[in-house]
Amino acid sequence: MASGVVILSNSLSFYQKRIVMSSRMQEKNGGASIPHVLSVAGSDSGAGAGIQADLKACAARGVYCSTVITSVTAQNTVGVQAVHAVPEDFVAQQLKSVLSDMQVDVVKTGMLPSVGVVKVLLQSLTEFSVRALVVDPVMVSTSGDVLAGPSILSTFREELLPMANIVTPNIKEASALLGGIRLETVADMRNAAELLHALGPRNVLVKGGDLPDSLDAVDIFFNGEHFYELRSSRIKTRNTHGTGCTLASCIAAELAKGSPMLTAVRVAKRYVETALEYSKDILIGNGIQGPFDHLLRLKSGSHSFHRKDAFNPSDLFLYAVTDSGMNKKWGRSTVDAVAAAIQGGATIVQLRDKDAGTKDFLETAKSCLAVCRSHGVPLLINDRVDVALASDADGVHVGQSDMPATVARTLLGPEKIIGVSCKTIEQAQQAWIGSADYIGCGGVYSTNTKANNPTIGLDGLKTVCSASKLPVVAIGGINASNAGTVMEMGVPNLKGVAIVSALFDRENVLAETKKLHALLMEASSSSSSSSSKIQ
Ligand SMILES: Nc1ncnc2c1ncn2[C@@H]1O[C@H](COP(=O)(O)OP(=O)(O)OP(=O)(O)O)[C@@H](O)[C@H]1O
Ligand SMILES: Cc1ncc(CO)c(N)n1
Ligand SMILES: [Mg+2]
Repeated sequence: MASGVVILSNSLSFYQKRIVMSSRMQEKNGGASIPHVLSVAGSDSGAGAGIQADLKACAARGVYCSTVITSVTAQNTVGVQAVHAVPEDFVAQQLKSVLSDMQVDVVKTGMLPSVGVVKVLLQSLTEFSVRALVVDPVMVSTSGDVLAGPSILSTFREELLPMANIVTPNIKEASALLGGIRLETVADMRNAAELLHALGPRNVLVKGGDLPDSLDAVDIFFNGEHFYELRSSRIKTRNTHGTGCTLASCIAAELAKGSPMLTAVRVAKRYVETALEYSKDILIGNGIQGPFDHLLRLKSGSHSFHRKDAFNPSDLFLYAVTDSGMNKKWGRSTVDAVAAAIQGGATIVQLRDKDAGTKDFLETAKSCLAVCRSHGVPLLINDRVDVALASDADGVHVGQSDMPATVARTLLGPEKIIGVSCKTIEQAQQAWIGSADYIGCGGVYSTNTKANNPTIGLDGLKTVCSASKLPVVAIGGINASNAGTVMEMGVPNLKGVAIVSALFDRENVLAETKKLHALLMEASSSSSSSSSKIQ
């Protein structure tokens, strides 16, 4: 037994009991089983490749991933500084712990640093059946560091590859597995795929990420009958560390979901291409080859970690709702109108355009977002959750017949702002349950921006505000002559007014916004000094 390794329970009967128990539990719980990949690989402390890449790739593809760590590497974007192999009996222990308890669909292997580890894995695969084995024959990192030495080659060739449903070598690995043959062209890759197939794996993918002088990223897939030349554009980026691990994990994930092999490979390649394109400019580490972003979230410049604070209810104070028809009528673009409203004191902007095509709406949203971001003013999109997502706006405002807030929340995530139009206490309650951030309540006065929209009046507004658990913005026919009255009521939870025509159906948006801002400041200061009604 290696020092420092403590096996807590090694009795077979313990595991057998657990297997019986867990299958009974699954039956009893009636839970649906979910696609599950087990990654048997090395840890990369820089988290671009290895186990860390596998976990992220599976998470991104919506598949559960358990892990058996074969080796711990001290690694970064410069190279591999040190390798600490996990003792073989402890690798065996991890395999047993996972496979005896969980229903694994697909096993994916990465760094297998010794013959002993390969043997331990093969033994586990005879004891516990899985649906597929994906072998990424990791040998040398891009930095040139050896992750599994030549002593492993014969065991790979003779014992591991024959068990594999697919093997995914890069050019150097394919060459090493085939005794050092030259691999420089796509024709060489085809030849290698055929030779590797003869060793026993059901399918072979020779990856051409490192093919010299290749404009495309070309991979060769061979299933024993047909060759497929899979091409994607070659993304110009330094952030390709871990593409191989990611590709293999994604293939495993798609297989676990039930895809046929060629579909799984195609989806995986497209996923890697998309992630590289998305991450091409991110900067992590100072070395030659950086990691990329599997979850497509970290792009600098536009994401939530650069956004100002989370939703602040006081942002509802002067809420400008654009109307493309009105801005057109006065001969200005929506972006210019938004810029003027912000300059005049608007504290939040909602982009509302019932007529624009999706492409134009998205372009407008992006331009307005740039203006809003530069002033720290949140931008919401009316109705269109897809446009909010695509433009990375700060949130959406939905009506009662639009997408329910809970569904929008699932799509947009926990940080985006969601507002819901409500006329009644029940609707306000529902918005709160649906995890909205605020409600828009109205129409307070009659308006011609919304046909067939019954008004609820100041009394209706008061009723909803008093019962609401969310901050409220009043909407509907509010202008310079009545905004003061609305705010001076000092009803609980009322944080501001939303205005359409009185800002945008005017010649001078800047002057109108300034006027309303001043008026609201005065009304809210008099209501807070004259009563203790504000919470
Ligand atoms: N710059 C790129 N643009 C698009 N696709 C790429 C690029 N580089 C690699 N790929 C693709 O990524 C996948 C992995 O290929 P690659 O040859 O880089 O594997 P690898 O060398 O094993 O990766 P690793 O860096 O993890 O060792 C392949 O589908 C390949 O075509
Ligand atoms: C741990 C580990 N596995 C695989 C690779 C290959 O990318 C790497 N660099 N590190
Ligand atoms: Mg590579």
